[in-house]
Amino acid sequence: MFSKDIGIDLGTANVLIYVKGKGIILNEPSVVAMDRKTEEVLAVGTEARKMMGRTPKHIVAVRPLKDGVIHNFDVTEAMLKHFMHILKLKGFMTKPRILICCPTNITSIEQNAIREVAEKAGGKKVYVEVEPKVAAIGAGLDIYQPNASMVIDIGGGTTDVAVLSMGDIVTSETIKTAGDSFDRQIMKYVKDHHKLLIGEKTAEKIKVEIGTALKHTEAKEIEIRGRDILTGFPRTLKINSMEIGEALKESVNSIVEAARMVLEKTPPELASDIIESGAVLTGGGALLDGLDQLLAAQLQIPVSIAENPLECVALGTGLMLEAKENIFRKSKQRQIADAKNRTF
Ligand SMILES: Nc1ncnc2c1ncn2[C@@H]1O[C@H](COP(=O)(O)OP(=O)(O)OP(=O)(O)O)[C@@H](O)[C@H]1O
Repeated sequence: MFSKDIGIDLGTANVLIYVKGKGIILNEPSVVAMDRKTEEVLAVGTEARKMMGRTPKHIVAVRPLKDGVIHNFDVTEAMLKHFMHILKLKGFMTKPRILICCPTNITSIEQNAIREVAEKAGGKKVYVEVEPKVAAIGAGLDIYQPNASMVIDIGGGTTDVAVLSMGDIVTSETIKTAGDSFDRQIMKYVKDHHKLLIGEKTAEKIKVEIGTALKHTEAKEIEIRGRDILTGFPRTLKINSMEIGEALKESVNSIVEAARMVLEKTPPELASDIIESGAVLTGGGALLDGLDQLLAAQLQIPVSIAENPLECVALGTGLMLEAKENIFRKSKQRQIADAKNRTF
């Protein structure tokens, strides 16, 4: 048993853990199933996600993070402890140092909650870094050059748009419109237009299989099942991608507007870099069909999708941990520098 540095992408939808020297060794949904009365944790991750929308009254399957921040501290702690326990069983570590990520616009209280939960889950020393910066590194962008890099990280709960230069964020915007909003919009559309109630998992399946950001697209079709609002009976329905494009229009526009706002705030020299280098999409939402094309057309810049959009943040923590001057040493130097500044 030995101590290791680990990177955690504590996402609204998924938790990924990177162990220095080993790579991503855990990738599980951020879901916990609990007994309502005793609050006993019954299942975590994939097992708990299977139960979502299917539990008897005394069991509840919940997602402890909402919009990129901790919604239920105790359940988040239980979930992270469980994942860390799995790693321990594999004999990787005693108390690890942890690099954990958060959205850019959260309050210091919310950031402290993330730090505290990582400490309680077993972290020896915890360092918090902002998600779009880590995602950009994970997407392979060299953010340390004096040139602009632009990243649009579309997760489950939040979309973080940032322009980076010389290793830091220059301008950014975070909105609570991302993968979960897409799912909610689909549920609403099916309810309003087809009088059919569907669950979150069905909405997500529709999004992944036939969802699109484009208005004019090849019409794909999917058969879905739900409960008829009027009769109360189960019903089957065929729905096509044009309808889903319509359902997602509002959410997609919010992402375009957030990106436009960031470009508008970006200093002219850096904005001119972006005309050439473009923006990179990371996070699971980047996989929505046509979103890259739509953003490129609306923003008039090249837009590409990172190679492993769902893994960029975890890979970014890995690259920061593996770097010779890794984040913990750097933070120690920063602490010393800060202390010196305070002394003089
Ligand atoms: N092929 C796909 N098409 C569209 N959306 C997808 C696809 N695959 C995954 N997603 C969506 O990506 C989202 C999860 O992405 P990701 O794991 O990057 O989020 P997260 O890091 O957990 O969230 P956050 O950063 O907001 O806390 C989910 O909403 C999921 O439905």
